Amino acid sequence: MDNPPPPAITYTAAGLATVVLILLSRRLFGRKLKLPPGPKPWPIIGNFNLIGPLPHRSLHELAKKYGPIMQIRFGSVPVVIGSSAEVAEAILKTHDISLADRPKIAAGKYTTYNYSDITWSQYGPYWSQLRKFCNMEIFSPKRLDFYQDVRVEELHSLLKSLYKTSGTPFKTREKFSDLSLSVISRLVLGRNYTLESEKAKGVYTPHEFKKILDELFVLNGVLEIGDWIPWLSYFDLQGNIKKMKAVAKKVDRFIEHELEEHDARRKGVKSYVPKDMMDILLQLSDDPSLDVEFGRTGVKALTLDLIAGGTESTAVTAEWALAELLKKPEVFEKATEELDRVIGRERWVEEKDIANLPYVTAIMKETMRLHNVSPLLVPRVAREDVQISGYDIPKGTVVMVNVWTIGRDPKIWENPNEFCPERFLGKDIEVEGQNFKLMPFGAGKRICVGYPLGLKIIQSSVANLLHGFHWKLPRGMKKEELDMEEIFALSTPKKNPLVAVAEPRLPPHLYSMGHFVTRKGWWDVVKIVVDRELPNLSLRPTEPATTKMETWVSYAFAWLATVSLILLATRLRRRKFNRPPGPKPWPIIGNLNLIGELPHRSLHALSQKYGPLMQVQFGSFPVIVGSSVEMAKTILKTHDVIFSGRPKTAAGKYTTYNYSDITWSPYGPYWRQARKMCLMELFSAKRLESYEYIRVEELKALLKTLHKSSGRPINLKDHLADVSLNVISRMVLGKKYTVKSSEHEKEIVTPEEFKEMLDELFLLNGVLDIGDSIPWVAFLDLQGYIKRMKVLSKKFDRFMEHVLDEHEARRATEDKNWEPKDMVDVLLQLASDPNLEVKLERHGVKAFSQDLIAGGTESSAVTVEWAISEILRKPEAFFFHRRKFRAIEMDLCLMQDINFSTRNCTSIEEIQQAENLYGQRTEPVQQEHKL
Ligand code: HEM
Repeated sequence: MDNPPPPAITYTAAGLATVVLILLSRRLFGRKLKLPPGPKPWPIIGNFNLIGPLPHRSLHELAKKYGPIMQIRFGSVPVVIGSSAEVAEAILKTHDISLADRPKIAAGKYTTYNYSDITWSQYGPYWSQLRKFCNMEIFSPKRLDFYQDVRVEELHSLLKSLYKTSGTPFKTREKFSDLSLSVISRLVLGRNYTLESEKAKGVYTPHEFKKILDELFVLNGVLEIGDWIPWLSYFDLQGNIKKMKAVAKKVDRFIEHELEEHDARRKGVKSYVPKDMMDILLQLSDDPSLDVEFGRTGVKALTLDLIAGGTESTAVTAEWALAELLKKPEVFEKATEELDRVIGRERWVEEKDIANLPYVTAIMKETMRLHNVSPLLVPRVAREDVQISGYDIPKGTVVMVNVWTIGRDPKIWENPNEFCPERFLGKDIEVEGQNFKLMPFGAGKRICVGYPLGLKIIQSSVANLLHGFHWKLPRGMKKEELDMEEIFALSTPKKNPLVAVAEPRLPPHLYSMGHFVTRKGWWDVVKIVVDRELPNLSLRPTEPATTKMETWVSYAFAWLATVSLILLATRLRRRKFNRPPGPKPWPIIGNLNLIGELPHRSLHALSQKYGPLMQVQFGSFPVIVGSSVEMAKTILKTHDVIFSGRPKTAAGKYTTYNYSDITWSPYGPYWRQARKMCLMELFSAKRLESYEYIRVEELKALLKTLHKSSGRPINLKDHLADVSLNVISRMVLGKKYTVKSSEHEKEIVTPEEFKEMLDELFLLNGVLDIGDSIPWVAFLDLQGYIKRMKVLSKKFDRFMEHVLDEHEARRATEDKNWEPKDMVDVLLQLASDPNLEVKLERHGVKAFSQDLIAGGTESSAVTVEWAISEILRKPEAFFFHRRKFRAIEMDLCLMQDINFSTRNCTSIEEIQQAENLYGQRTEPVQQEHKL
């Protein structure tokens, strides 16, 4: 028989007992916890009433009362705040892993793809994998080195644009964030998102894009009530969640567009070489062996993290540094004294110089001490119960470190509120998270992942801003009036943006050419200043019209003033320079009178007198000549980038499509792209291998010709030149132009004409055109070279146009079956790629192709000709080596039998001995072979 069901009263009694038990156990358990001290919380709001608009300052005040570890409540969430270096060490080092989660806040949910980025994802395998990518792939020292040029270029474009403001007040942060955004967007997305010229390629204009980012930064910094009183989040009382959703949509549209472009670029390309960080992330997301799936969302979230994390923080730090220096001009003076002493006024500061600039480095540390971009770091959450300083921190507690307070702790810093870089001199306090007194990038597992890049940008930009400009406050403003108030957002910037005036303190040519050209002649300086000044003199539409006469008068005055200024500046500069020794130059011609037909020999003779580093003057241009291994190393390695420009010669202008080839193009994005194309596309190991058959065929043809002329004297150079020309033109143009084509084929050039054109090209690219050295006589074309260059360039252009047309016709005919067969094909394909960083125009394709033919033809033929000439002068060496080549074959035989190796032979006699032994063993075989 079934038992009757228990009466309802039994249920009620059991329920009550359970509740009582739970409450009792909670009380008992609760009693045992020793929580850090802190203010009594209000129901619902907790201690929000004590937190003002600058939470780090409110918490700083509370810490004075409750001590270096305290607990408050944000709504219903317990929050522990560490406010001393010791407690920070306990949180970020001792209990690092136990406290490595992040709170689940609305910004993480709505703006970073549901916590899929690094900043807001929980500690665990997914986060570890993202960090590993960053450390090993994105911010590895090798990759950072690789991208140094991008940083240098963008920094120089900032310095150049500041030069243009010269004397006019401007908002500093806007300029500085352009620098960080352009560096980061080029590294991450492969394009500069601050340039108006990029407008057409993206979904937003640079202005719109910056506005979206600003909105994102603000929303990631707000104190959202729903994060701390979760049941209120539904009401979205501050309207933040609505804004987050809207901005997330805009951001997603932008990133999706970038992803599609990157996908299209990679599609179908075997062994695609990643060109930027998004490429790397996409490649990683395809990797099936990853521990945790990464996916498209991961790529998007991480891309956003890199852009958002990297942009504001560096700009804000640079702005604070300048604001502090404007308040303390004596610090600025000390910094510039150091910069003048270590760097001098003839160049910019390079990244590698920072180690030699302790005072400038101290300024950066002092700025970061007082103006940490993240005064409370990014909040963490306890993953398990821990104890710090004898207090319990239960699992789930939010934990923060107030680095703003630590940076002002009088026990650590003397006169903590004073900006005093000297406090760091001679002290071993670094910023990379090892020292808990100074942690601008945080510390422990969650330390800023981009700090190696951030540090580089901030150091070199601040150093160059100080080196390149005198900074002043706008006229009429006193330093005492400069406020130092901040706002609490993602990066704690100055409340009122700093407006300052920058006045150049280095010679003008450095601003115009940046690091591309080091020292220029006065002619260039005239050009630079005139280029810069004349447009300013032109009439603005709003101004009343002036007569042509007046305009010309102002031009003339501008010229005169500019020339006088330059002459004066040159005189002053000359007095300061410690130039290398060299012969005294004549007016106008400089030292051209000392340069004979073989300039290298003339310079060799001069270097015997003036040493391994000397200065001569070609017309009005100073020319430095290095003539020893050490000097070569200094020029080509130590200062490689500085000396990477090319002079603007007539040959470059007239024979290479106005410097559009690799040889004469100025060092910069166009040239770098050209080099990259060569390394990755044109001369990649795979492509060279695919052309091996051409080399073999042409070499065999040469041997056959030589065999035919056996015993008769020949002009070896012509034969050798034919081989290189054939090989190169088959590889580059797809066919050789040194043999007569069939009767029916219409020739664009005869073999003779083709060779003549090349000879003329080599000659004109090697001549010393007087106009290059004395620009104002260039128009006279005294040697007639420029006329010849122009004629030649016409002929070449006709030829190249024909070649390009032929290639394009084949491509059109073969349509989908088309495959690149030669280098012109590859170049045309690259030129049609819309994703190229710098557009490769048709004249660029022609210039490159011409470069490849010219560069590859003469040099190899000349080298072989020299080798044969030397051999003919010293036949014994030739015979010794020829016999030694044969010895490889002999070795195979002798080593087995008598353990004798010809590798040790050092004389003809020993080789002879080996040959005898070999002969005894292989006579019958050799005879057979001879027959
Ligand atoms: C002056 C430059 C920079 C400063 C001062 C700075 C500062 C910080 C700070 C204080 C944190 C929080 C660390 C913590 O919670 O303990 C952080 C995190 C982070 N930063 Fe930076 N940062 C800078 C540059 C960059 C750059 C250039 C990038 C990327 C391109 C970047 C990406 C990140 C990311 C992704 C995180 C989250 C790390 C994690 O939660 O695991 N930061 N940064």
